[in-house]
Amino acid sequence: MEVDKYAKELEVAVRIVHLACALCGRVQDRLLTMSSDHVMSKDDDSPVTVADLSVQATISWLLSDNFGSQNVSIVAEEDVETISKPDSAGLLEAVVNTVNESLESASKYGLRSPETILGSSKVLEAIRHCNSAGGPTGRHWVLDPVDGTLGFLRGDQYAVALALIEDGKVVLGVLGCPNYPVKTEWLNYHHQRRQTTSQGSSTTPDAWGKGCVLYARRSSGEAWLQPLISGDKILEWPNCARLIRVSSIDDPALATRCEPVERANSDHSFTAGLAHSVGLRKQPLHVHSMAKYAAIARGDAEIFMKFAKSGYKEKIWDHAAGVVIVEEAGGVVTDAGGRPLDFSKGMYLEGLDRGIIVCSGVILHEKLIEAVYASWDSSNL
Ligand SMILES: Nc1ncnc2c1ncn2[C@@H]1O[C@H](COP(=O)(O)O)[C@@H](OP(=O)(O)O)[C@H]1O
Ligand SMILES: [Mg+2]
Repeated sequence: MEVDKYAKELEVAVRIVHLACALCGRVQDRLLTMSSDHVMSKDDDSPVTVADLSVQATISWLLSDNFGSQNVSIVAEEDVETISKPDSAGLLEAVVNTVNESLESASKYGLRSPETILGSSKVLEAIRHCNSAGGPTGRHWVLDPVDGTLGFLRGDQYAVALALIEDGKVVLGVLGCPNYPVKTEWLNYHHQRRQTTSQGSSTTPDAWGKGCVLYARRSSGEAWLQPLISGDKILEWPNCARLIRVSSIDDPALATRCEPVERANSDHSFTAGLAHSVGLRKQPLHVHSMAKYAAIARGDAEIFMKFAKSGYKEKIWDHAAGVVIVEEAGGVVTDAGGRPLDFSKGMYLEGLDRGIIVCSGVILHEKLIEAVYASWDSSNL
């Protein structure tokens, strides 16, 4: 790959994700400190917040501003219908205010603000612009504005995930993890952290202390981490970044695995069986969102497995950014049949074989794939 290929796209995407992390942090603080009615249920009953819609609108506006609206195709999680219903006027107003408040601070991130405040029709247009179906050809941005919305609502882990796909391949990924904690074990679902940490330390986002943005460009062999910027600091590109690398642990007895908090999202008893059969001994970390990919890329854990119920179709925005970052940090990501994930088929990971296995290295990965083959027929999946 040419050295400079995607350099501008990567820089803009990193700046945008920093801004989006700050937006989410402000909304999460408000949600946790005030009772707010600005959480709605989508048609599938999953929650959507001011942050999900505001991040999608803001990122859509900023990508169009940087690359030209007609050149920007975005495949993203939120649907404009959610906010166009008669009973969502309050949510729309909150989103419009949040988008404008964030875009006002764009220069801090080296980005441009709009010349005038965006009205509700412009905000709706920006959300609607993210309705691309993706596919095997051309460039498509892939966005999960708030991945792990349940974690977000609980004051726990969540992620802002932005990736670029070109001709079906993920060419760059940026993952913002605003609550990535100081101590790896704090990644565990925070109700447990509250019980295990002494002094009854605060569980507000400020107490996590180590929010970060991770990013990587395909075939560079490098993945990078930047701490979130705080106070009046201005985002410097790229000189506040440090290289990250996956863990070198390949002994299962020393390896740590992550899995979703929500049992409905992955079969915990099946993954516990796999873990036992390959000799994993440590307690798993239950982590909301793509912060699990971040944990593997940073070397804080070695394994992430996700086995959803049969019939559930994984979406590309839940994996694209995480996959390229883990791979460039030296890790391995495949489905349970050992094949790479296919991002060329539109919004779903079509053809995914059973589940997803993310490892820091090939030794652990091979053992897990063998274990899947040995135990699949007796699983309930
Ligand atoms: N029944 C299900 N099985 C598997 N994954 C599911 C699911 N329902 C929702 N998800 C996905 O799991 C993501 C959360 O991942 P995790 O459980 O690892 O935190 C959700 O992302 P959103 O929170 O962005 O909707 C959603 O896309
Ligand atoms: Mg998601």
